[in-house]
Amino acid sequence: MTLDTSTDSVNTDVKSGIATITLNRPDRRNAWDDSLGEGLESAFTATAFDDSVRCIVLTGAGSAFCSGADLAAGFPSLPSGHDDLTGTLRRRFHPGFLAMLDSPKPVIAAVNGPAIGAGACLALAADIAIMDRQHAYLQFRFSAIGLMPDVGATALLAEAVGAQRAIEIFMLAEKLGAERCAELGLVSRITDDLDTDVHELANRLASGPTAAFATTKRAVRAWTQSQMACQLELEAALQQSLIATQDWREGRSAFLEHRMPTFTGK
Ligand SMILES: CCCCCCCCCCCCC[C@H](O)CC(=O)SCCNC(=O)CCNC(=O)[C@H](O)C(C)(C)COP(=O)(O)OP(=O)(O)OC[C@H]1O[C@@H](n2cnc3c(N)ncnc32)[C@H](O)[C@@H]1OP(=O)(O)O
Repeated sequence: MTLDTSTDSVNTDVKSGIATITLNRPDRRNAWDDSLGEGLESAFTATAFDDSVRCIVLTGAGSAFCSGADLAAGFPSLPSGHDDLTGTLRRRFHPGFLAMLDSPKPVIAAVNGPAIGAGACLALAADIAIMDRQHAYLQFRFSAIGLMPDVGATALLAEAVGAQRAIEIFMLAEKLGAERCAELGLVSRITDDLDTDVHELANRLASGPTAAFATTKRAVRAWTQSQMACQLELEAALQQSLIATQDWREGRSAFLEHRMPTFTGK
């Protein structure tokens, strides 16, 4: 059954108690624009309150999981004429991310391909992440375009690997393959048969004590992420401060012109 929250960019299909939420912009490698953000929020909100849903699987259509911010998408300008990154983060990214993080149902991220920037944040926001060994990687690629991490990455990655290693990962912005992600504890499992393993785990969780899972998640996240809303605001304010830098303009131009950026530190 397809939930009526499905949109062109995010499709939700419910079968045997398992809701599969699919990021569905494969021609843009599931890049996160307004439509995908709205679809994410709608899908996780609807499944949170649907008693027929006892487990959620998030995955990507096509070859990627999620390629992060849609770098070709425009965004509003402030009265000063600067790009409004704070407003973009608050409206385009935070609602869908928080709806996923706050879901009372068990959430599995089936990382089928590259999960980059905000896309990597979705993988970290899941309760259990399973990665395709050959095709999937996480890349916290913010610095490669002259930006800092956002969409909760500064909290989630630091919690997962510790502050020092998180800062290294952010600064180097390297691709973290499945084996490396497993070594770092960023994902629960890696597999050569993603569909089979995800289906087996989802069935197991969908047969579990759903209310107990919900209270377990609520208690753990109360301990680890009670400050998430404040952290998102801090990230957004600091991200906005980068707008005035030459490196942001260079990072943006370089991506759009398909070339390597030359950063000056200004
Ligand atoms: C620097 C520009 C900024 C401009 C505005 C930014 C938006 C607002 C910012 C708010 C604050 C930031 C919030 C967010 O947290 C920040 C991030 O997420 S940073 C990470 C950004 N993402 C990337 O840098 C990834 C870019 N993509 C890739 O590396 C590769 O495409 C891939 C995902 C590894 C897949 O590679 P391939 O399979 O080889 O596919 P192609 O590269 O050929 O791509 C196919 C097709 O899809 C288009 N596309 C892919 N990713 C994006 C994307 N993120 N945004 C827009 N379009 C994307 C690509 O251009 C191709 O299109 P075509 O050329 O065929 O028309």
